[in-house]
Amino acid sequence: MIQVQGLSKEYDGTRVVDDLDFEVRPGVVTGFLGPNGAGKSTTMRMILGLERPTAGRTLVDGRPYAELPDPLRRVGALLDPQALHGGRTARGHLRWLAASNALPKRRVDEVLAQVGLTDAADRRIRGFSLGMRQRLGVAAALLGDPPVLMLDEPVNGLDPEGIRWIRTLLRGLAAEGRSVLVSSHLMTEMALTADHLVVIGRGRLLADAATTEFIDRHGRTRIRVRAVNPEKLSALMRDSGLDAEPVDGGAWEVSGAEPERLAALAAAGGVVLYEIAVQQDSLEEAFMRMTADSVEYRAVAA
Ligand SMILES: Nc1ncnc2c1ncn2[C@@H]1O[C@H](COP(=O)(O)OP(=O)(O)OP(=O)(O)O)[C@@H](O)[C@H]1O
Repeated sequence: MIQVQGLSKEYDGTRVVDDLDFEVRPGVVTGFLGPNGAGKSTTMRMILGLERPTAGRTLVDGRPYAELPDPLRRVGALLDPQALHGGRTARGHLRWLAASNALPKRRVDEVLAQVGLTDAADRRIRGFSLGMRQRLGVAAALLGDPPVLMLDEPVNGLDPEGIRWIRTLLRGLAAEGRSVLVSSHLMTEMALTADHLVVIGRGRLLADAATTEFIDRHGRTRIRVRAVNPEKLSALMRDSGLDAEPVDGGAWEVSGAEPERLAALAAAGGVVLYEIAVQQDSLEEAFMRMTADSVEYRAVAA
C-alpha cells in the first residue's frame, strides 16, 4: 500500500504538487493520470524519497521510503529507462543491483526471463532500444519481488505486443495482491489496465475513483438511433423536446434520454427503428472533458 498525505512540492516558489491525498491499494492496478506537467513524476519521485516534499508525506507499507529496511524488497520502481549505465550488460546491471541490495543472484535470471530479455542478457545496454530498456527497467523493479510497484510510463517505446505484455504483467501482479501504481498517457491502454484511477491536474487531485465510475461520471452517454423514416423520427423527437443531433448515415445521437423511452416514442409514433445503441464516452473522452481546465500546454489553432 502507498499512502500520499497532504503532499505538496514547490520549486522556486511555484507549487507543482498541491496538497495531494490518495492511496494505492493492494490487489488493484491504480492508473495515475494527468496532462503534461501535472506533477505525476514529481509525486512518484517523492514516494521514492528522491525529492523532499515541501509539505506532507508519503508512506510505503506504513513507513517513509527512507525508513524501509530493504527498499528493493518493499517497492520496485521504473522511473527513467534512459538512466542506465550503457557500458554494462543487462545481466551485469541486474547482478550489480542484486548484490548491492543483498538479493539472491538467482533472481537475475528469473526476472530476465519474466521480461523476455534472456537472449539479450549479455548485450551492452547502450545498444538497447527504448522498448528493451523499458523491459530491463521492469526487470529491475521486479528483482526484489516487492509487494508494491510503481511505474512511470512503462509502455513508452513498446510495440503493441510489448504494450499487451505490460498490461498482462501488471494485472497479474495486482491479482497476486500487490499494489501497483502506473502512469501513462495512453488512455485506451489505461482503460484496459487500470481498475482504479487517480487523476491530477496542475498538481491538484481531480479524481480518485474506480475506472468505470470515472467514465460514468465524466463521460457522456448518448443513444444512437436509426429509423426507416428519419424525418418522421426527427419530428417525433423534436415534438417530445429530446436533444437529438444528426450524425453520419442518417443516424441521430440523442442525449439525456433512456433507450426505453426512445423506443416507446418511436413505437407510439409508428416509426420503425433498425438501430438503437447506447454509446458511452471512452476514458480518453471522459479524461479530456474533466481535465480541459487543467491542461498547461495545449496547441492553439492559428
Ligand atoms: N527539478 C525541477 N525543478 C524545477 N521544476 C521542476 C523540476 N521537476 C519538475 N518540475 C516542474 O514541475 C512540474 C511537474 O512536472 P512533472 O514531471 O512531475 O509532471 P508530469 O505530470 O510527470 O508530466 P509529464 O506527463 O509531462 O511527464 C512541471 O511544470 C515541471 O516543469
